[in-house]
Amino acid sequence: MTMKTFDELFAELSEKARSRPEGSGTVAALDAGVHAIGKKVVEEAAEVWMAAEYESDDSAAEEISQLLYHLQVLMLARGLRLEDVYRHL
Ligand SMILES: N=c1c2ncn([C@@H]3O[C@H](COP(=O)(O)OP(=O)(O)OP(=O)(O)O)[C@@H](O)[C@H]3O)c2ncn1[C@@H]1O[C@H](COP(=O)(O)O)[C@@H](O)[C@H]1O
Repeated sequence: MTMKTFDELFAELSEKARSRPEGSGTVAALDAGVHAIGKKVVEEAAEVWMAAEYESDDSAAEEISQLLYHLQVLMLARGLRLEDVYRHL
């Protein structure tokens, strides 16, 4: 199974934002803008909550991965870098 880390995903999405490949959902989300991405973050956060409370470990983990993805897209839409967030951790 191929796996990627948070930082590796961010690097991949940054490259997609730069090169804008055809058919990229990330590029479409970035074009939709911060308002639309923000709504997606809230929706995914709710799904994380419900999965954590009522679903399997694997379902909860999957929903969490989707939330992390949408948070990264929001960071890119705002021009934030990983360090901008990490310095608050
Ligand atoms: N990790 C993700 C990822 N997680 C979640 N998502 C998106 O989030 C959606 C999940 O939302 P839901 O489960 O709520 O499903 P949904 O509501 O039916 O989805 P939509 O109707 O909103 O499309 C998926 O449809 C994807 O569009 C992701 N999209 C992309 N990635 C990774 O990002 C990279 C770049 O992807 P592209 O930009 O599409 O090339 C690739 O490595 C992908 O694996």
